[in-house]
Amino acid sequence: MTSSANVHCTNATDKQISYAKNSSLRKKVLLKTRPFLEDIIKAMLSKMVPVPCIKVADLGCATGPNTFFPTCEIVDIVTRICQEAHCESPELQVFLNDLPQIDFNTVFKSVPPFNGRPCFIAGVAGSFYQRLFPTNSIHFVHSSYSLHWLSKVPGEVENKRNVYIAKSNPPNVSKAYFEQFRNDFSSFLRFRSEEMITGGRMLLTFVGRSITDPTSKDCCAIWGLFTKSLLGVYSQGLVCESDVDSFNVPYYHPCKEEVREIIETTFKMNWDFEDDICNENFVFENSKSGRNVANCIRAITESLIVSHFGDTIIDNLFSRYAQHVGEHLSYEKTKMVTIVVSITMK
Ligand SMILES: C[S@@+](CC[C@H](N)C(=O)[O-])C[C@H]1O[C@@H](n2cnc3c(N)ncnc32)[C@H](O)[C@@H]1O
Repeated sequence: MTSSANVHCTNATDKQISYAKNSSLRKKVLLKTRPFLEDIIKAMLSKMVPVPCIKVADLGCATGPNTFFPTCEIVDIVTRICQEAHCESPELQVFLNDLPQIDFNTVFKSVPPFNGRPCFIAGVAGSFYQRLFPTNSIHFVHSSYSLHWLSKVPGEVENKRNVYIAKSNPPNVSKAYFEQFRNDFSSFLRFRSEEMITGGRMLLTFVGRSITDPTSKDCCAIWGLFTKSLLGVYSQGLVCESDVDSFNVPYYHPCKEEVREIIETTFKMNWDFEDDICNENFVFENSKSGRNVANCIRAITESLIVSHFGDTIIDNLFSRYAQHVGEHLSYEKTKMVTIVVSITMK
């Protein structure tokens, strides 16, 4: 199998099911986190020595209608706070980061005018699980709906007939997924701590789970139905057994206790972790949204699936998946939990 770190990125705008057209849920999440964004920027500016330029990083920006949404919000918030304080707005330099496979040309072609305010955009291609910026250079880090993607599938997971954690797996599968998340998230935090200035802030939003049990239906159902769809394609003889057994998604839904523990262990000494992890629930409940959910998952996983199975099964797999999700939603609501974390560099 190709390394998932190299193949996982959202579908480009020219794809039949593009991320650009299937990112409305992410927009809702961004709108819900706006008050956090405002409070954090206000707190950061109030404690910071005035600087001519504030440097911002948006990690996992993707290509689509949401790419510039956080940047526009940040520009508006900084401008308004400065107007209210009767001081001059600093210039903003915003680094948009994602994996090198995304279409950065489309991103650069769609830079908005920011109402004439001074905001300079740069693209930074690379994994956020590595160093991306010079030491002590960034004031504010934002990342939305990206950190639940692992750098790779955890090694040695014995979940042959499942693509993710499931009740039927041996317990070491969920442990291996958590360990991979712990490694990845600690690396992310460590590298950002090197790159950020003292007093800098981070706002991180990602998919999580509300229940401590990692095999709970709330977080595993979406991949359980995907597994069912893949096994349907397998029963038609369209994919081979060893490919099905070796396919796993590099994804993890942490609970807030796990996130808190990793942050506290990583930053025992030099970070101040604000106690404001919160949960926002989005509930899928309309059976007609089976197609919408399938399209959302397709827009973010197609490259991963094609690299493992080839592209001939994609339509078949996702029409099965839409049907399974639709049936599931007609008798059961599925909650999606979002974890919001705010961290200050001491
Ligand atoms: C679901 S999209 C979220 C996009 C956008 N931030 C939003 O809120 O709508 C997740 C993005 O994270 C990117 N991503 C995943 N793993 C990454 C990594 N290790 N480094 C940088 N970007 C990554 C993917 O390529 C994808 O564009």
